[in-house]
Amino acid sequence: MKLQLALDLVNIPQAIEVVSQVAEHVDVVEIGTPVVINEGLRAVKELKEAFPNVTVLADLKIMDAAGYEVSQAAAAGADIVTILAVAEDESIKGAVAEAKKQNKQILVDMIAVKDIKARAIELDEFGVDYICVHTGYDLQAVGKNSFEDLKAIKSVVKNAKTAVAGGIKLDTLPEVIAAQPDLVIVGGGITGQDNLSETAAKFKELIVQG
Ligand SMILES: O=C([C@H](O)CO)[C@H](O)[C@H](O)COP(=O)(O)O
Repeated sequence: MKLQLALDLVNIPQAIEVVSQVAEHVDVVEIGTPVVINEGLRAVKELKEAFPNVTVLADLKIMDAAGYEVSQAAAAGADIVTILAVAEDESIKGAVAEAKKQNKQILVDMIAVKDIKARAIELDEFGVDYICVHTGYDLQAVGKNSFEDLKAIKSVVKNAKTAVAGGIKLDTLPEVIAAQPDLVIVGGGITGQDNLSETAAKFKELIVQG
């Protein structure tokens, strides 16, 4: 089980500063969608240049022109690129094909999918690397989480790795760990705390204990 730190509400210098504090405790650093919207793929490029050994996920949440967008993220240095599960099957297949060509990985974000199990079964056949259940900010705000959805995909996914994101905090981490995802994605649960390094270390310790 790995830990991904999501950076959503920062600019590039702030992202680099946060990573310098927590890099030793996290396995993947995500350049979040708001950062990509504000700063462009330059954020991925500059983070990768600052930390060449860090695995970087570009949270593009691709919906169309998938092969092209994956190729651009790869050129900027991304190791993993996200696409939305609600995108067309052709887009998902295009993203997977381009990622394979570039020796990169695809994480599919299940945000807003209604029939989680049925879509996860289809995505698993397309050769995606990760299937991620995700409660976005707007549903977190009305008290939702993805813990039941995680159990649902774990019961049907045979090939892809599983991931979970959305409002995970230290107090809810044990429930997440119990479902044994391959990747736990945490943003505000780390970046919203006073001591980033100490908090990231606690997340990592619990995750390693499994
Ligand atoms: O993907 C995300 C969200 O849609 C905003 O871009 C976040 O990175 C994801 O939800 C993890 O962040 P937290 O919910 O703050 O843990």
